[in-house]
Amino acid sequence: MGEPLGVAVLGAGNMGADHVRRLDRVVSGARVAAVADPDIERARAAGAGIAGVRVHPDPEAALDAPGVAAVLIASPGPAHEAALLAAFARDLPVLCEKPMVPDSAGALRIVAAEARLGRRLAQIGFMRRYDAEYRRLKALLDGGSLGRPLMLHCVHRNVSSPPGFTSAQLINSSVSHEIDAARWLLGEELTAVTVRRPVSSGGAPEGLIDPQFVLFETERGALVDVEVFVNCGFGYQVRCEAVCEAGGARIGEEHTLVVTRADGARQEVAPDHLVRFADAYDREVQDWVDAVRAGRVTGPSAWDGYAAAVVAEAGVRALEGGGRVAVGLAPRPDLYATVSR
Ligand SMILES: NC(=O)c1ccc[n+]([C@@H]2O[C@H](COP(=O)([O-])OP(=O)(O)OC[C@H]3O[C@@H](n4cnc5c(N)ncnc54)[C@H](O)[C@@H]3O)[C@@H](O)[C@H]2O)c1
Ligand SMILES: O[C@H]1[C@H](O)[C@@H](O)[C@H](O)[C@@H](O)[C@H]1O
Repeated sequence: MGEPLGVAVLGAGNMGADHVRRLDRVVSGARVAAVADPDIERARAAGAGIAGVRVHPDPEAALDAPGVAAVLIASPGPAHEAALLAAFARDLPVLCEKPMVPDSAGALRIVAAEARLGRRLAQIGFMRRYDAEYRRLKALLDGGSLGRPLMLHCVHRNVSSPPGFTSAQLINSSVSHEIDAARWLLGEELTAVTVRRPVSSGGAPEGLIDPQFVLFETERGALVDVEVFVNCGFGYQVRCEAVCEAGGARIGEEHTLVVTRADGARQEVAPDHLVRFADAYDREVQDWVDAVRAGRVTGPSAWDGYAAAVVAEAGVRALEGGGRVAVGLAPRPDLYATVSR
């Protein structure tokens, strides 16, 4: 079996603490070697009870801790570029939470840095690719029995947005998942974006444009629409319906316990991403650990992270300007497939 993979986790907030727990208790073949967070109490709380773990306020110190052989980045998006470059400089494989780097110029610098290395080190945390329902839908579409996909209708609802969440983040944080899922499901790039705003919900914080309706066009002329509503107040819902030439397929109906009593039936709704995508995160991190231990890096690539950043940026321009905005990607280095599978 060999030594477990020693992982440094950067960022010990909501996602980072959950990944520390997952690496420590769920995933096989890995151990948490270091946790970094400028809020050192969070790092300590996440690492509590883990034998041999080092905690640091400084991410680079965590990368240099004894036994660190790989990095999981779960700090806020603006900190990702520096963390990825620090990992590349140490030749460490990385699993980086989405968005890879929020701005497209920074994302392109990551693609260029990895291309200079000549081999992949980064996997990007688009975990929907590891969700059982999304994988079934992808296999069905790839199998061809439904014919060519013509449209994807997507829904992305959160109970409430975190403090300070902006109208742009509905696109570059929330819809970044649909951007990646659509590219992956359809196997092609998104070429243009239009954003419409229905009347904002009274349940959204003052000034936040929520919900939004986002429409993407693809290279082959398919359309992808997304209702994103991050203060819906009632549950975490992610749905996708593919409409194809010879049929359709839908995922994301609630598959939870249904309790029936004399006064009716009650179906549970997931409260957040950690519940809805728990299995997907487990599979994502296990696949990453297995691949890295076998000397490979697989899954969503830095190019996928870059493409998502460019499309999201076009989406934010479309939100602000009101029109249709074309997506312009830089030339793709040979290291990357168009859309990694
Ligand atoms: N895949 C998903 O579904 C999913 C879900 C939620 C969040 N995320 C992503 O995970 C990342 C973290 O989100 P979160 O919800 O855990 O945020 P959070 O605010 O709960 O936690 C972020 C933590 O990072 C720390 N931090 C700040 N700067 C840092 C740095 N330079 N180095 C290390 N740590 C630093 C903060 O102190 C905080 O504890 C973001 O990129 C976010 O988009 C992904
Ligand atoms: O950062 C989070 C996360 O990516 C969730 O999966 C998504 O549902 C939220 O909208 C987003 O803000």
